[in-house]
Amino acid sequence: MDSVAQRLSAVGAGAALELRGVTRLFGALAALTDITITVRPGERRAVLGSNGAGKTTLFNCITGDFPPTSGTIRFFGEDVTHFPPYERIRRGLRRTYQISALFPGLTVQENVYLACRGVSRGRFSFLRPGQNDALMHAADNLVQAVHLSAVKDQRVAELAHGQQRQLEIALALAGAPRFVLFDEPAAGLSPTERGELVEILTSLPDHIGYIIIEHDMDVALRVVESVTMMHNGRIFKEGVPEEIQSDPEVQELYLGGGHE
Ligand SMILES: Nc1ncnc2c1ncn2[C@@H]1O[C@H](COP(=O)(O)OP(=O)(O)OP(=O)(O)O)[C@@H](O)[C@H]1O
Repeated sequence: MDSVAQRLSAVGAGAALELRGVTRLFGALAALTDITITVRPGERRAVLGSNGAGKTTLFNCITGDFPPTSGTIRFFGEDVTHFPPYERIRRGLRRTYQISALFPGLTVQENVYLACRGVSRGRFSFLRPGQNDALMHAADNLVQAVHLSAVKDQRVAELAHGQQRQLEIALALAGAPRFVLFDEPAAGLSPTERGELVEILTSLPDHIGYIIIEHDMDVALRVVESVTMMHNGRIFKEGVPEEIQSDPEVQELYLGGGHE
């Protein structure tokens, strides 16, 4: 058994995420048509496709920001199609956004601490004795996981762009997620920062699965074991990274002007 198969079999059977016949209309425009995808617990998958392919809409359907017009979405076996976003967050689903949602005047550590506190049960009440220590400890671990320990007391506004994106990953990991949707985490990163991102994503705990939308195919294919290619709101191709990379139709779509 290879290392990916070993990791997935250790995480558990069943499906983390199951989309069946998901369609999303915006007026007359079909942003998604009949999308059926199954992602196993712990699986890491890239969703690739040209501008307007439907990638962000797919994320919005999964998170509940824009529910599907038809079709069903199950999260760890539970039908969450009509659940509001916070109910999905409670069940362990997280996402990052292309636009930053950080507090620039606070430090790295404070941002992560607030995210941990926000998803903990005590957020509407005074902290129970000992809970604050646990949250501080969780925040420390997350800061370390995204390689920001050296700048943990710096204000976010003073960080480099790449460090801010790393911090966004830490915020998405607050509160024990089971599955994360990463929306173009490599956007605007330098080659060195991209390398750091690859290391962070590939070092996440085994049980955390994710879908990554990424225009940088090189980054995307290094951090996943499966790929879904989308085109015009439909699934165009699925496979392992090596298959996708060497597929002539994919190459034509990417290199022949179908991609930015
Ligand atoms: N809120 C909306 N209202 C109307 N049309 C929308 C809305 N959101 C997306 N669309 C349309 O749905 C289609 C798919 O858009 P989507 O943003 O999901 O694509 P994408 O693959 O994420 O593209 P990009 O790579 O440019 O982010 C596009 O034609 C877009 O204009």
